[in-house]
Amino acid sequence: MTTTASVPIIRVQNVSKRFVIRKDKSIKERITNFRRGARHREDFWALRDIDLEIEAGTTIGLIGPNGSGKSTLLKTIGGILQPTEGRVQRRGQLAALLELGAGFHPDLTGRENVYLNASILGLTREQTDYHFDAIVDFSGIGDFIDTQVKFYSSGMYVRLAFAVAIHVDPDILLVDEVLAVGDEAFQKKCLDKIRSFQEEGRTIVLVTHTLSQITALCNRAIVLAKGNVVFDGDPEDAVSILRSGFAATTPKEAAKIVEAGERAEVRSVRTLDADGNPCEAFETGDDITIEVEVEAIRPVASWGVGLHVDNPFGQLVTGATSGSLRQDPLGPLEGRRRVRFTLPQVPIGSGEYNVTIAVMGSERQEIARANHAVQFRVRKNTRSWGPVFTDVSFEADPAHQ
Ligand SMILES: Nc1ncnc2c1ncn2[C@@H]1O[C@H](COP(=O)(O)OP(=O)(O)OP(=O)(O)O)[C@@H](O)[C@H]1O
Repeated sequence: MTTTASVPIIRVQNVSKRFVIRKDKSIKERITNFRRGARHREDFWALRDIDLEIEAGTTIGLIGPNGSGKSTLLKTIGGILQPTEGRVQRRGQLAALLELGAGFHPDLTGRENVYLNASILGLTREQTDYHFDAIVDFSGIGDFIDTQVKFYSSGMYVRLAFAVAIHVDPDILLVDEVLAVGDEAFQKKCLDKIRSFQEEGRTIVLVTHTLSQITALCNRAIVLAKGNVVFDGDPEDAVSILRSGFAATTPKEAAKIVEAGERAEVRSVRTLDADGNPCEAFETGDDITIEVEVEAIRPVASWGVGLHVDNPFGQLVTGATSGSLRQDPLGPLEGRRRVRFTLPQVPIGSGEYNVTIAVMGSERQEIARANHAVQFRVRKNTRSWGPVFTDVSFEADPAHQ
């Protein structure tokens, strides 16, 4: 006998999704086979043979590089896209928060859109009346509720859409990346709401590039690569696969990274002057030491550390890894270790520079990262300007007598 609890709330069976892409032909192609029209037809499989069962009460994260099929899978689960092959079964009331303003009509006001959106999501007019003030209150939109939504900022859009979605009392909430929009206070409010949804046993499917949300919120995560599921399981493991620099494109490669099970954290990053004292402002040509403290969270058989120094435009100025600087590997990482990169007489021009640190495990997968962990400044010099310091000299021929 099957109990209701063991029946998945979402079942995705052998789902594949094909998009047909039409591309303009080149002039040459048009001349050589002009009868066949001006456009190519190309098939593109965004999802291939996906099989998933999601139990009620799960918060599941879909992650993967750009174009891996996350949004397509989410839309297929939500019934917004029909699979080319296979089928999707769902139970219960659904609310979907997809890309910005999907479901909102730009020429209608916020108020009109709330009613329209709520009715699409299955609420009657009376039910919407009942929730209306709470929706507006949650969104923080205030008087803008009677403004056409085409004049809203992207943050305002998302706030209102999120407010509607959570008030329709869904059993399943699909969320696509929108949590990244909106200010910090609103993001916190959304995350609190998601947590209370979890406590109420609702099911949430989340697409995000913010990996910290995956480990903080999800109890299961799926890694997609090129339309395939390469991993399905523990969120921490899923995140470590992505941190490996998107190297895993097959389940086998993903499993290798998970099996290694290595985890670390960057505890501190400091910039030091030539005397080893903490320092954040340097002169061109100074020695700059970057000191990093790393801690193993799970045993790391062999590790390495990499450094990136970016200018304010996010361009790499210089980078290095322990692996290319040392003959002998750093060996196992246990507990805390401190390492230092010293950049002698750095010939960079004035400006603010950001330091990013990455820690690699024994499969060269990334096991920790601290983006822009520390910033240092190089003061103006009197000899040259621009990103590279040059010790310019100058001379003039004697004046003609
Ligand atoms: N309507 C469409 N027509 C043609 N191709 C599409 C369509 N929608 C998506 N694709 C393609 O399918 C692939 C998967 O897209 P999808 O949006 O699901 O990826 P994603 O993992 O969500 O990416 P991102 O992280 O960039 O949002 C991409 O290559 C995309 O260009």
